[in-house]
Amino acid sequence: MSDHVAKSQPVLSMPSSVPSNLMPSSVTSKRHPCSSASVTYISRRKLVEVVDGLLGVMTPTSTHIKPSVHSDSDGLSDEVSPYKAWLATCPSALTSFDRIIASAHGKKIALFLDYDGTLSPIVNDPEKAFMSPEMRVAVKNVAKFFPTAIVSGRSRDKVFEFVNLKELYYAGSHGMDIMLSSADSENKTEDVYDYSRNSALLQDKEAKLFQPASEFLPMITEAYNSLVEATRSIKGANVENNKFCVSVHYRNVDKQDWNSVAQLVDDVLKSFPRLKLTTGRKVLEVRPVIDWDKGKAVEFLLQSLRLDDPGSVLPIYIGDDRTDEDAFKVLRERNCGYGIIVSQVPKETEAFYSLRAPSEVKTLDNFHA
Ligand SMILES: O=P(O)(O)OC[C@H]1O[C@H](O[C@H]2O[C@H](CO)[C@@H](O)[C@H](O)[C@H]2O)[C@H](O)[C@@H](O)[C@@H]1O
Repeated sequence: MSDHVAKSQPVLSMPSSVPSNLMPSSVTSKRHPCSSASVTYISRRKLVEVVDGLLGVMTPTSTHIKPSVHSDSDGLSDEVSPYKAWLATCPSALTSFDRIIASAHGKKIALFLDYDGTLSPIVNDPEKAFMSPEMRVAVKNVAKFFPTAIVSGRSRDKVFEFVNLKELYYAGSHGMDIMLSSADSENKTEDVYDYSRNSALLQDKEAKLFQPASEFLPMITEAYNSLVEATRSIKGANVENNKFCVSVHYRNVDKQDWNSVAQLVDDVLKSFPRLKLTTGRKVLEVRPVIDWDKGKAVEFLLQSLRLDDPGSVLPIYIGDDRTDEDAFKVLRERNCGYGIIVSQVPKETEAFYSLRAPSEVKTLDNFHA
C-alpha cells in the first residue's frame, strides 16, 4: 500500500511524559480528538467475551488451543521441561485468564500489539510476513471494544499495509512514528489540539503525527544506502528501510557469515555516530541515539489518548521481541497493566504473562460483539 496518511499531517504536541530533551519549548497539551471518546465501557460479561477471544481461550467445544503439553519442549517430559519451569514465573495468559479479567474489572483495557512474531508468524522473507485473515478479524473485533494500537519496528506504512485496519492506532519505527488517529476519529472536529509547536505545520484541525526522530530522516536514508552497499556481497543479507530505523536481516545468511554481517554493520556505523545498534530476531537494527523506544511510545499513547489513569485503565501489551521489553518494563514500573510475551522458549522478560505463538494471540473465532 502506499501512504495511508495525508502527507500534510501536523505533528503532535507532546504530553508531559516526553523527556525534556525531546520536548519543544512551546508545546501546549490539550485533549486529543481520539481520546476516550472512542473508548467503550463494557460489562464484565462482555469483557470476558472479548478478552477470552483476544487470548484465544476457547469455549469447551472449541478445538483451537492445544493441550499444555508442548511438542517443542527440549525432549524431556513435560514435568521437567524448562518451559514449564519458566511458566511458574511467567504464566500462560490463557491459564491466567480469570486473574487478568479480575484486574480489568471496572476498568477500560488499552491494547498494544507488536506485529512480527505476535500477529504474524516469523517467516524467512520479511516482505511475506502476512497476518492471517482470521487474525485480522480478531484484532478488528477487539478494537471495537478496546482502543488498540500496533507498535512495530516496521515503518508505519508497511505495518499498516500488513494489518490494514483503519480503526487502530499505529506506531511504526519502534515508536518513532506515531499516528494518533483512527478511522473512528477522522471525522471528529470538536476536540482540537493547540498546534502551537510549529505554526507552519500545525494549522490543521487534527494533530495526528508524532515523529520524535524526524531530524534523523536524511541520516537514516544515507545509512540505509551504505548498509545496502556494504552487505551486497553477503548472500542472504537483506536491508530493510523502516523510515526512522533500518533493519539488517541475517536470517537467510549462512551462519558462518553472521559475524561478517555484524562487522560490516559496525563499520558502517562508525560514520554515523548519532545512530546506534540494537538487536532483534536475527536482525540488527540501526536507529537514532535518541531516548525513545516502544516503552516511551506506549506512555505517549496512553497519555495522548487520556488512558493514563491506572485506576481506570488496564493497558495490555503483547509482543515477542527484545524491543517489546521496553514496553513491558514501562507497564511493570507503572504498576499498571500487563506485558504478555509471545515465546515458545523460556526468556528473561519484564512481561507478567506469556503466550506460545501468534496462534494463541489470535482472538476471534469465539468473539461475538
Ligand atoms: O516490532 P516488530 O513488529 O516485531 O518488528 C520487528 C522486526 O520484524 C521484522 O523482522 C522479523 O520478522 C521477519 C518476518 O517474520 C523475519 O524474517 C525477521 O528475521 C525478524 O527479525 C521486520 O522485518 C523488521 O524490520 C522489524 O524491525
